[in-house]
Amino acid sequence: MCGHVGNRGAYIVLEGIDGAGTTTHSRLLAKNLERLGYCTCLFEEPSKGDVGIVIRKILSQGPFDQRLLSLLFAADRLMLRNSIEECLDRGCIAISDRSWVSSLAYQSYDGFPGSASPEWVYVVNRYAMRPDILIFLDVDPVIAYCRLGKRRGSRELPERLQALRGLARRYEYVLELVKGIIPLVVRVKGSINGRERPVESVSRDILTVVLAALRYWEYNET
Ligand SMILES: Nc1ncnc2c1ncn2[C@@H]1O[C@H](COP(=O)(O)OP(=O)(O)OP(=O)(O)O)[C@@H](O)[C@H]1O
Ligand SMILES: Cc1cn([C@H]2C[C@H](O)[C@@H](COP(=O)(O)O)O2)c(=O)[nH]c1=O
Repeated sequence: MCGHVGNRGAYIVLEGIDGAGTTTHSRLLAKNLERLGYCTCLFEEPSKGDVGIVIRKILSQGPFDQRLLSLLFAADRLMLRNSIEECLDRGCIAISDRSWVSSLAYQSYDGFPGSASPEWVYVVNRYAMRPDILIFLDVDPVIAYCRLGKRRGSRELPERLQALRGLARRYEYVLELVKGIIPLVVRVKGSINGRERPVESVSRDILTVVLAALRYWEYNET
């Protein structure tokens, strides 16, 4: 059985600051849905394609002009569009680790050089796929900071923690903007009162929300 929103699949994106768990939970969501009989396709931004490789190289070299990054990310995701549409046309669930909402948050954050206005970032992503569901992983920036330090073995970088806090604030603003555009925007707590929640608990919450939405849409399609 392929899960589907009516005769078309659903496009689900995971968003959050660095270290929030978007990679972990996009993969877990795909695995859990497959286990329930849904077919899924997993995407990530930046992609593993040519433009995504260029983006990752730029990101690894330190701060960069966000206006230029906006255009590169927009090109990278526009090149993914056909693959996502093919997935949906098969009645499968497309799950993406990040989306144009990341561009709205990151490229408009004034803590980075050459930050762009959210309006302009939105315009250059005019033809990107609109998600059906956005899952925002709400994690305390200190927890995300510690995770990034452990994972990348990097030394303490106070400016990184400051950036994570700024991005978290940026996301709060951006989520209000996209609520009128994306049918379902859901906040899932990745930490509570400064303590991280177990991966299993977070993953269960995400699956519960997604299944409820899919079944609601399927019911209203039939
Ligand atoms: N709920 C959780 N509890 C404990 N560890 C977690 C949890 N979620 C994710 N992690 C761990 O935190 C680290 C970062 O997770 P992940 O790579 O998914 O973050 P991310 O949002 O994709 O970060 P980035 O955007 O920088 O890649 C990983 O080592 C992952 O195993
Ligand atoms: C899609 C997108 C991503 N970014 C940033 C967010 C992260 O810092 C990196 C991607 O790293 P990950 O470990 O693969 O999540 O890129 C961005 O600035 N703008 C975007 O549109």
